[in-house]
Amino acid sequence: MTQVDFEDVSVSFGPVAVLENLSLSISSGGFFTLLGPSGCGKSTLLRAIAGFIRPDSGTVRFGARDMTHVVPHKRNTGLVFQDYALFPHQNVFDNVAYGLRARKVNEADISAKVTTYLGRMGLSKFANRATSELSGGQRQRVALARALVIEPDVLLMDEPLSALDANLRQEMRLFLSEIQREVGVTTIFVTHDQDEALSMSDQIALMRNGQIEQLSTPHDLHHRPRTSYTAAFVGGANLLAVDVKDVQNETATCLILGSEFRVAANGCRPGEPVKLCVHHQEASLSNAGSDTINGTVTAVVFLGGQTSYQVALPTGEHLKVTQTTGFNSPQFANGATVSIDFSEQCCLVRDV
Ligand SMILES: Nc1ncnc2c1ncn2[C@@H]1O[C@H](COP(=O)(O)OP(=O)(O)OP(=O)(O)O)[C@@H](O)[C@H]1O
Repeated sequence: MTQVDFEDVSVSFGPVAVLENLSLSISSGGFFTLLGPSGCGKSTLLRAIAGFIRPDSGTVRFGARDMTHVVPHKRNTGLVFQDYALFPHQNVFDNVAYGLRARKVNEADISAKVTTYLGRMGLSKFANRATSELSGGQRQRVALARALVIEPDVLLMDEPLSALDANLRQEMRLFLSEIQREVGVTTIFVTHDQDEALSMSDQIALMRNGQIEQLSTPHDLHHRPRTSYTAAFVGGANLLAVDVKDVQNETATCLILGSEFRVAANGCRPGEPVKLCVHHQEASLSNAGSDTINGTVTAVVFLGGQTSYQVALPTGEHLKVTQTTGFNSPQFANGATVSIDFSEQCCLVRDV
């Protein structure tokens, strides 16, 4: 198992700096995700780990080894891409055997190892089939078997599930997590899909313009985003203007439209530019009353077990609220005036 470290790594393409003095430590044996919007530098970071991109400055280490100037095929990384990158006319066995043959492993060992990995991936019966005759999910499992059979120090995956349809994507998330845990290889996974990142990772680095905005467990990234950028990207939280009166023991007392609420201070202090982060389940609606914050329902989407509302606040802000729908639970119609309450689970975030 191998730890991967970046120390002050900078990468630019011509005049455009994509990564600037980026430092990052990826612990060994875990499932680590680089998450962020298109163009933020995720693939560039992954390609610098694989060795396809040479940093302008800084150091890339695998454990104690300095890999900065090591060519890609000497890094012992396994690679899985969105487009599978398989050889279409070769059969599944030969595709998986590719890396072992390149390493001049003897055929008896190749046969044993490939057979083991095809079994693990549920692909044994496809060994002799051309990869062009497989479904997308099967192809991606071949690509994974090919990456893992060489027993890589680091497994690198760039958007490996994006070409698959929604159901298969869900299935493959579980499959990938299970295999990763079983094999225990340090895994670095690139995605722009927050659900994918939250459901599979031990650690997530959310990126923004070539920098790491927040590195956290999935739980903390969702529940304790440090900035408004993170809160909006992960979970699409509501971000409301708020006046912070006081912070005591990490609980903030704040005012919204004259009503007082207690929420998690999340490291924020009075006087800082902050927003109130309200996930869709962290506000609740009830019949309008006096002495509360009232708003007007502007959209209702019934989703079966849940109903999603959009509510216009007197400040002009819009709030998205998801309520669990039971048989007898109240439903609010479009145009209704409703009272809004905020849970103590809500937290402040720095507005940057
Ligand atoms: N070979 C290249 N030459 C010039 N610019 C590049 C090159 N590769 C990437 N870039 C630029 O670097 C920036 C980061 O690209 P990168 O592919 O790392 O982003 P990403 O976060 O992986 O995005 P996506 O999710 O769209 O793949 C982008 O602005 C991109 O246009």
